[in-house]
Formats: sequence, structure tokens, C-alpha cells
Amino acid sequence: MKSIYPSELALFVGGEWRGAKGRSVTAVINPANGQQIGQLPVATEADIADALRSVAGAFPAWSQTSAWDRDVILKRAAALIDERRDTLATILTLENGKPLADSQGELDRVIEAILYCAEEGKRAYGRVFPPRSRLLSQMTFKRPVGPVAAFVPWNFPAFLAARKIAAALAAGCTVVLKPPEETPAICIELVRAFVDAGVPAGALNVLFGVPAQISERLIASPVIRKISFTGSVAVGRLLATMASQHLKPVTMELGGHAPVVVFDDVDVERVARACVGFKFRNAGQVCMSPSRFYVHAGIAAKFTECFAAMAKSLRVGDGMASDTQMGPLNNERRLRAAQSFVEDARQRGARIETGGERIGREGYFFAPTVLTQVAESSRILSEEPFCPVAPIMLFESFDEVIARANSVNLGLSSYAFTNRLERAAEFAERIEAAWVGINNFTPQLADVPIEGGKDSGLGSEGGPEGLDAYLHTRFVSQLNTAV
Ligand SMILES: NC(=O)C1=CN([C@@H]2O[C@H](COP(=O)(O)OP(=O)(O)OC[C@H]3O[C@@H](n4cnc5c(N)ncnc54)[C@H](O)[C@@H]3O)[C@@H](O)[C@H]2O)C=CC1
Ligand SMILES: O=Cc1ccc(S(=O)(=O)O)cc1
Repeated sequence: MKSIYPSELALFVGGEWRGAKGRSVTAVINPANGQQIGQLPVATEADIADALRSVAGAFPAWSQTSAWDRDVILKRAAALIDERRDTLATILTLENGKPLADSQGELDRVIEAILYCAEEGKRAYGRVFPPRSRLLSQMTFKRPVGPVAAFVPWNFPAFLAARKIAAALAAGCTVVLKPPEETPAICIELVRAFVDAGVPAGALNVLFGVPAQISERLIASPVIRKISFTGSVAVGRLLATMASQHLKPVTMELGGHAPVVVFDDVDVERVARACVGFKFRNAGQVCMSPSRFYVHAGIAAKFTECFAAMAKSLRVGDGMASDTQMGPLNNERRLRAAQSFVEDARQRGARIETGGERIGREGYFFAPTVLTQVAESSRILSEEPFCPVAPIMLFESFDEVIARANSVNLGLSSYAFTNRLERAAEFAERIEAAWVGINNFTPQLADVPIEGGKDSGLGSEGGPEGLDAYLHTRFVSQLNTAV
């Protein structure tokens, strides 16, 4: 049977697909079985230089295309993605590992993000000022900032690439995209949809290869006027430092380590079910993932029992199987990280309620894991876990739990479960996080900005703010009389 996975993976530069011929290659692995499914060409110095030339060359025409015409092209891209969704979802599952239904869900959010940005691009309004004299018009315009370098990780490659591409293109910017080498084909297919929809040659380019080489060349180039990155704090810090040396604006969406505070006035089983669902989504490889569970001492035993039983019953397997609820980790680094977090916590006295081990010898499967009696010094309580390991801790008082929840240097998302209004309001006020879920878990939304606090990021993605990040304000003072 012919595989749906593309037989050739390619860079895209100046409107031309550039395959492996004459380039070195890197392997793409199916995380469900560890087998190679593709060979990805590595960009050469010449490819990077050509991408810079082409993104600069395409900028004048694309930035002067009206927002209404750009809207039509972007909406056509969204429609093509919808038409091709079954193929795209399969490709995403084969290279990322997530269950097919989750890949379909990610594509829904891709489409929503593109449609939102297409519309929002038409609202890049300026302002008119009361003039300093009768014959003057004084106003500001929003102008696209220039060619953009966008870097996307492997955990939600379709959604994160689509949001960056759509916001930049809708604002009138041209783009060089550096997708993840782990999940290249889904990004290639997204780009194909934009190109088939009418995005002109050079306006959207794709480079794969050695990430540090590509980012250094792009950020240092005078062509690139804006950098957008999603990934780890360590790499984000590196890229932001380089960008600051060239005085270039950045948008950084980095890690999270979300506390979940469960008070003693809730339906314990119901809350445990919601927590298990969101914690093990994408095998815990989500920056918004709930990753530190603080449960009131009065309900902790019952909560832990329910949570561990539900975690244990999750069907873990190949994302291509229709009954799979949790797929493998995406790569060997995450598998080793999961093993190391559990081992570190165990050595410091933690109890493994369920899981704790790799499943099988093929692929990167790790059992949904629940830890209790976790020492505060354990690495899993300060480093972003990004794996299916859930530490459950007890608390006694509100002030104590807020202090513990705020003790890490990440401030992306946070969650609390309570039926007392004043507790909910106090939590939302005192928690140090950009995103607060009270009695529910909500993934990011196209029309809502998220701006990570502390080390979790710089600038916003999503909402009008997400587009504004690709715009620059120009002031014009015009004398309306002959001179
Ligand atoms: N915010 C998020 O959604 C993500 C957070 N992470 C965090 O990063 C940790 C490590 O995961 P990794 O995949 O090893 O993360 P990483 O930060 O090393 O890689 C993430 C992405 O950045 C790219 N990258 C790496 N070095 C780069 C460089 N010098 N220049 C440009 N791009 C570069 C990679 O190709 C990848 O696509 C995870 O445990 C998690 O904490 C990882 C992926 C996504
Ligand atoms: O930055 C990574 C990222 C952002 C959002 C989401 S989701 O909204 O929770 O799906 C996942 C990853």
C-alpha cells in the first residue's frame, strides 16, 4: 500500500521546491515505531542566501497588496487545508505521534487561526489626530514591519506554523519559516496550501537544516526585520540575545509549568477526570499543560486515587489506531527526559502511583505517570516536564499554595478548581501567569492574545496584538495646500 507520507521532502525558496539532490540529509522518524519515514534536505549557505534574497524581493509587492486581496488569498488557503485535512492529519500523526483525532483537532485550529488573521489584517487601522493647524492632516498608518524569520517547534507544528505565517502575511510581511526537523512534512503541506491559494513566489520560504546556522544567518541579516520563535526558554534566550544585538523586535513563546490548584469544595472525581484529559493531551508535550497538581490535603487521597486510576486506564498506542488516547513522545530526547524526571524524583523519595516507565522497546512510548510525596527539590517541580508525568502535592492554606504555585520562573498558564467565587477571584488576581483557567481548561484561541510572563515569553501571539507584532506605526503630517 502506498504511504500517505510524502516521498520527497523539500525546502521552498523563491517559489521553487529544492529537494535532497546535492544536499546532505537528515532522517525523519515515526515516533510510534522508531522507523525512518523520510529524508529531509539540509539547507546550504547558498539556500539561506537565496531565501534572504527572495523574501526581500517579494516584500514590496506583497506589502502593497491590499489587505482585502490578502484576505481572499488567506481564506483560500484555509479552504484548501480543509479540503486536504484527512491527508494532512495522517501526515501529522505519522511524524508527531499524536492520535489522529487530535491531529484533526489541530487542523480545526489551523483553519480558525488563518481565518481570524485574514479578517484582522483588514483592521490594521491608523489614527487621525486633531491637526496643529487648519490645513494640516496628521495621522498614523500601520505598515508591515518587513520580512520575518519564524521558528516553529514539533509539538503543534501545524497550529504554531499557521498562526505565525497567517499573522505575518495578513499584516503584509513576507516570511522565511524554519519548521521543526522532527515534523517537516506537515509544515511543507501547509506552505503548499498557501502557495496554491496564491501567495506569490518569494513571499513564503521554507528552510530546514542546522537550526543554529539558519537562525544565526537570518537574525544577523539586514533583510530580516522581525523574529518570532516558539520553543524552549534556553533557545529563546539565545535568539532574543542575538536579535537585541541587531535591534530587532522579537516575539517569544517559550515554556510553561502550569500549577493546578484543587480546593476542597469540588466534585473530586469530576475534576480529576478534567485534569487527566488535559494533562496527558499530546503526551504532556504542551506549553500550556497542567504540570504541578496542588490538591487540598482534605481531598488529596481521593483525588490521587481517581487521577491515578484514570491515568492508568488511558489507551496508549500508535496514533494511527482509532482507539488510541495517548500516542508516543515525539522524540528520543523527550523519552530520556521523562525517564530522568521520574528517576530524580524517585531518588528524592517520591512514590510512583502508576506508570514510571517506558512502554515497549519500539517507538518512544512512556506510560502515563503519577507521582506523590514529591520533594520540593525534585527537578520536575522547577523544570518544564513536557512529558506525561504528573506530580501531585498536598497543601493546607490559600497563601501557602499561591506562594508555591508562584515559585517557578515561568508564567504561562495556571488553573484552579473551586466552587467559591471569592477563592476563584483571589486566585486569578494573585497567580503569576498569563492564562488563568477557573474550573476549566482552554487551549489557546485565535482571537485571544497570550503573552507569557516571567521567562515564558516576550510579546503576544493571537488576537489583534498578535498581528500588531508584525506592524510598525508611521506618522504622516501633510499640508493640504500648494507650497
Ligand atoms: N513552548 C513550546 O511549545 C515548546 C517548548 N519546548 C521546550 O523545549 C524543551 C526541549 O525541547 P526541544 O525540542 O529539545 O527544544 P528546543 O528549544 O531545543 O527546540 C525547539 C525548536 O527550536 C529549534 N531550535 C533549536 N535550537 C535552535 C537554534 N539555535 N536556532 C533556531 N531554532 C532552534 C528546534 O529545531 C525546534 O524546532 C522541551 O522540554 C520544552 O520544555 C519545546 C518545544 C515547544
Ligand atoms: O506554544 C505552544 C503551544 C501553544 C498553544 C498550545 S494549545 O493551545 O494548548 O494547543 C499548544 C502549544
